[in-house]
Amino acid sequence: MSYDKELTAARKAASLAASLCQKVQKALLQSDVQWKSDRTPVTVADYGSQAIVSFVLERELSDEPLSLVAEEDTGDLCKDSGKDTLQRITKLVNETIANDGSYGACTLSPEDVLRAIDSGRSEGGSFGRHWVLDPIDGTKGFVRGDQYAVALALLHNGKAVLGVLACPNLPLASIAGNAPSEYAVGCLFYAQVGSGTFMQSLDGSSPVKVHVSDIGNSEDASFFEPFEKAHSMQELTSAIARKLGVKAPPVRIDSQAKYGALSRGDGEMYFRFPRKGYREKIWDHAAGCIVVTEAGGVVIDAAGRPLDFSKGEHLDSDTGIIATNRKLMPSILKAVRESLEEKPSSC
Ligand SMILES: Nc1ncnc2c1ncn2[C@@H]1O[C@H](COP(=O)(O)OS(=O)(=O)O)[C@@H](OP(=O)(O)O)[C@H]1O
Ligand SMILES: [Mg+2]
Ligand SMILES: [Mg+2]
Ligand SMILES: [Mg+2]
Repeated sequence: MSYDKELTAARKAASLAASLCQKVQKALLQSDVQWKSDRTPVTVADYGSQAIVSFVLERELSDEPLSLVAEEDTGDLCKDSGKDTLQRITKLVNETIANDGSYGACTLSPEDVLRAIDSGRSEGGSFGRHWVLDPIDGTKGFVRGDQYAVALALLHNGKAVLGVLACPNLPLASIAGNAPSEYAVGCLFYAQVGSGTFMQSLDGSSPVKVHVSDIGNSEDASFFEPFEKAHSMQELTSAIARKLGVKAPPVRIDSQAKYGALSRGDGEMYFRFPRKGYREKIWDHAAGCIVVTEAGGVVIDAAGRPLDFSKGEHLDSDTGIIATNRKLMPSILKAVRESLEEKPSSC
């Protein structure tokens, strides 16, 4: 089955959402950053990006009702204290639609924007088609001025069949070795099941097919991990790296930009080990997972199982997530198992 039409719509949606985010990141005011009840940040760009993606998918794929599982909801925007924020989001969304120019004189009201954001309340599951969206993955990185991604995937009967990652701050050239890049930034990665992974610049260069690194000796390999210490146990990942004989220091960047960088061979491994009790969300991995697997890589949990996106908004994964190439996977799994056995149980 081909998902060409859906992929075209998803690329447009993620690109427009990225242009909205870029505008906000340039002029980010502290008043545009709010804190959710789980003490994580959310900005006008997270909401605006979700509204734009939902709007574009509805318009481009109008023959099928939209089922969208997405991170944000309108709870805080519907309170009296959210009215100014909603006005700013509505302005941003309308400016993005007007700049794109393909939807005529279409203007959304604040109520339309609320409806667009809340169309992301589907629960997903193992039947039918569900879009999965992280409107800004890596909001902490976005607020710092660092890496972030707009991450959009389509699930069909519980499997990711396409994925798009817009990474506005990721250099177009390799970031291997943490080298500061003088090259232009702004990458769009996209993959459809069975068709490989491609990367182009966000401003529309011709796509190139990308492939994961084929390094098979872990001593020559490098690894990505979350920038935020709170998101992954860095003591554990350095123990795993030591067992593998890895010489290079970890490359710590925010968001699913890590999956994008891995898919084009900037590094060989991505280790993510959240602390006990944290439950991973499907929107943090679905797009990145298909981008890496279609580029020839593997994404599994610490028990060696493929990620299961069919159980609703949470991933039912064991302990941690590992992405790498096929040659390195067996030795990594062995090092992970040994390191987990040696880890103090308080972690
Ligand atoms: N405690 C904890 N443990 C693990 N993961 C967490 C935790 N808290 C949040 N999150 C999720 O991490 C998402 C950000 O992605 P990364 O962790 O790869 O980026 S970062 O380098 O740490 O910024 C981030 O996604 P966004 O909320 O979309 O930014 C969260 O879903
Ligand atoms: Mg996220
Ligand atoms: Mg997010
Ligand atoms: Mg968030």
